[in-house]
Amino acid sequence: MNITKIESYRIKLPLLSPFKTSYGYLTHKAMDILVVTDELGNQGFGELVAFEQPDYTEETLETARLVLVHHLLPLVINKNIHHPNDVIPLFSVVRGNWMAKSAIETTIWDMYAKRQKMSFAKLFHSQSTDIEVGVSIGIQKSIFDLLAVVSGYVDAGYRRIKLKIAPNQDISFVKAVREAFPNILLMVDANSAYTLNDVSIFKELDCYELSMIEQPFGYSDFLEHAILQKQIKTPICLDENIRSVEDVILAHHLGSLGAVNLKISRVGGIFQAQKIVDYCNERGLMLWCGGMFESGVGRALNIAFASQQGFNFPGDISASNRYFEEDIINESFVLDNGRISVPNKDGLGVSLNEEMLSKYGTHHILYQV
Ligand SMILES: O=C(O)CCC(=O)c1ccccc1C(=O)O
Ligand SMILES: [Mg+2]
Repeated sequence: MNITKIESYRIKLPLLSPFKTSYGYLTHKAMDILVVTDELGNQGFGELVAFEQPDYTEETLETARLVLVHHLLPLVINKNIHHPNDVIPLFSVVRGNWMAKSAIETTIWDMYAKRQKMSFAKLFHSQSTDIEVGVSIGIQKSIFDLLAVVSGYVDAGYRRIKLKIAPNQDISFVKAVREAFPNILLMVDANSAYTLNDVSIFKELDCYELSMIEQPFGYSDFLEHAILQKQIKTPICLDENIRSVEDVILAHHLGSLGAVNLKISRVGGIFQAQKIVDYCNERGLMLWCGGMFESGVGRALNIAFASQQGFNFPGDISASNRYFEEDIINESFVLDNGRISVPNKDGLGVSLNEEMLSKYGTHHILYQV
């Protein structure tokens, strides 16, 4: 495959409703959409999913864009890439910067799949034509508001509810939701808002039949999570601190890997994410696909990737209408009985909507032969 053109669209989409976490408040989601063209005219699409603020992990959209243009693109331009798995080894001289690497690698995967005339579902040996999905709910102003929001999503059919929590907005919220919905799959995500001084809070949360507690402690901590796991029965799910299969192995050996929230972008692309899927699958570990408020491009990838063997819990992959009024693809992902269909056209199986791209973004040519 020879790359003949690389373009990006810098997009910013308003969220249908603002999203509050333990660390911030999001009203819009910005992302860059990459388009890579090969010598035959095949076009791959991919998404740079980093947030504008470095408050989830270290990367921001701007830092990732700089690394991508100055350090990563020169490593793939004029290289004869036979398979997308060749891309990540080319990046070995660049440390970290996982989301920047993932953006290019996944775009080249789409271009490759289209050359091969294969869907991602087929490339990933998908197990089913649709997947069970969940929804992640931001911190609400009151218990009354939270119950109304949860009720809406339960009625819509979502198979698992995740509540964001923060100190003082935790036990009473969980208790109210559990009492109102005794049988739903329920979990919480703290986004690193607690420390070991808060063990008593987790011992209380341990009484509400939660499927898991996501990332209670530091975004790069392993030890404290292991210490907490010894004291509670609810599995701890790791998100922020998992950047590679080595991190998964470390957490597993320390005893803090109750479950993994896998985001392809956070671990540097499909090549690395697949290693994590294989590790978890071989050991029967709990694994599910996380989300980054992706546009339809990143969402299509998550849906196809999560349809393979090894994913065994509904992820943060919601329908298009949970996030944005308008998206930048022509297709839309709809919830049907708690499930979303896996695209079956070549590659990601989605097409860009030119009108939406120009309404919500700007076009940039990054490279052309
Ligand atoms: O629905 C989604 O796309 C993900 C929702 C979510 O929980 C999240 C959203 C933004 C940043 C971090 C997280 C997270 O998983 O911690
Ligand atoms: Mg999380």
